[in-house]
Amino acid sequence: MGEIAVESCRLLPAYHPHYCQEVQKNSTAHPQRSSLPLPKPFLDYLECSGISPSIYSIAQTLPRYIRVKPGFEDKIPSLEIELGCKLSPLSWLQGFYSLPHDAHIASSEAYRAGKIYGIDAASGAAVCALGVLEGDHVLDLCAAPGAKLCMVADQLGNSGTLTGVDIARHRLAACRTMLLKYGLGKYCRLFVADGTSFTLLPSQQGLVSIEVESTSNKVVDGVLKEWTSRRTRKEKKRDARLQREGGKPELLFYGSSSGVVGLTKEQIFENCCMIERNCSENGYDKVLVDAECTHDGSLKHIWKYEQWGWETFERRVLDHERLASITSLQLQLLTNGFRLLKAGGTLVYSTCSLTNAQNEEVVGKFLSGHPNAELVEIEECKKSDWPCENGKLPHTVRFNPLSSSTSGLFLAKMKKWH
Ligand SMILES: C[S@@+](CC[C@H](N)C(=O)[O-])C[C@H]1O[C@@H](n2cnc3c(N)ncnc32)[C@H](O)[C@@H]1O
Repeated sequence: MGEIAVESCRLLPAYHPHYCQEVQKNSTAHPQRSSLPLPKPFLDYLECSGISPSIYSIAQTLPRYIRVKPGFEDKIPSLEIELGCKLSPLSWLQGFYSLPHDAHIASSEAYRAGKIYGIDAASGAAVCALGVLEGDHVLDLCAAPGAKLCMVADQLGNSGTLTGVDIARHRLAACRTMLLKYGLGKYCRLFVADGTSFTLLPSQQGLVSIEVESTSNKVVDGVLKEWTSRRTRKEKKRDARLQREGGKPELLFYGSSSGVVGLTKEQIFENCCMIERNCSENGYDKVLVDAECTHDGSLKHIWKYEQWGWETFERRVLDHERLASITSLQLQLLTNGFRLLKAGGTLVYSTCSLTNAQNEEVVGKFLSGHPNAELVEIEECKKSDWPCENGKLPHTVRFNPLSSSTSGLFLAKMKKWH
């Protein structure tokens, strides 16, 4: 019966409104699934997508991972004593350690002091794939809650710029909290904006610092000073006005070297607004599109529905309209991220879904319309022997929780040639 269901759903494009209905009609028994407390609509969805439900059997025992801020590796022995467990360094990912699944890092001194942070190893691999270099201008188009953004900021150190964008204000506020906690915000700016239409190029740091000097003796109305969480009423009013007028992105945070101090918000939008032909020259060196997805590869996320209730999952994730629109959103995010990339720049597309529809099919569709884009090898993957599997397109990879002991993740790395 299961086989029939898989065959029949192959006849329909993924996320076709009748896709899951078709499967439900054809499938009545799922013998290999019975031990897992997953609801039938989700099991049907997994079957349609070619994902084995067995990946969720390790959801509660999957190791935790932390990344140690460079220079604080000597804290590991005291952290082991504090947590009462062994931290095992990952041979394939520098600075990462695995911990037992039930370790509580939040109470540790190193965590409170911002020396370590929790981030899954597969997410760390996504950032590594981007290959951030000193001085790069990096865009993270779906940045919140910010684990990958923090790692990029750490890699940039005292150079380049980092622009984080997310459509969800409350999630981006959490990202700002993380940046501040870890002291990583100096070169970063965060915008609440729709990543499918975001148009701001990297800030021109050189130009901005000249401008700051030349205006330093004058009081210029509306010029951005050092960022503070306390804003005046006037500033709040101006922000609200800018938002209303043409739905401009909201600048939620900026660091002192992010290239915007000394400009007015109007200038940021005027000076940095994308002109199509400028992108190849003045676009970002690296773009990360860690797209919104169904999260089916994120075991911890899926397992939360045990507490939240599976009805919530069915409503939020398996809703026909949402499923139908998510691949279109992913394609739009990828297309806009690529548009903002400079010629010779690198883009990484990732999702924590393991379905073809949200990964290879989106990337394939994108490539067919962009002859100047090419999938390239993730060099680190081979060099450091990452525990991942090949994707269905050349050079794409997947972290399968069962074989990698990480959360599930798909990665595609591309170059923009002109
Ligand atoms: C997989 S999460 C990103 C995780 C993040 N990169 C990290 O490492 O913490 C996807 C994010 O995309 C955001 N998102 C959804 N639609 C968006 C859009 N149209 N533009 C920008 N962000 C969007 C969601 O709010 C969510 O925070």
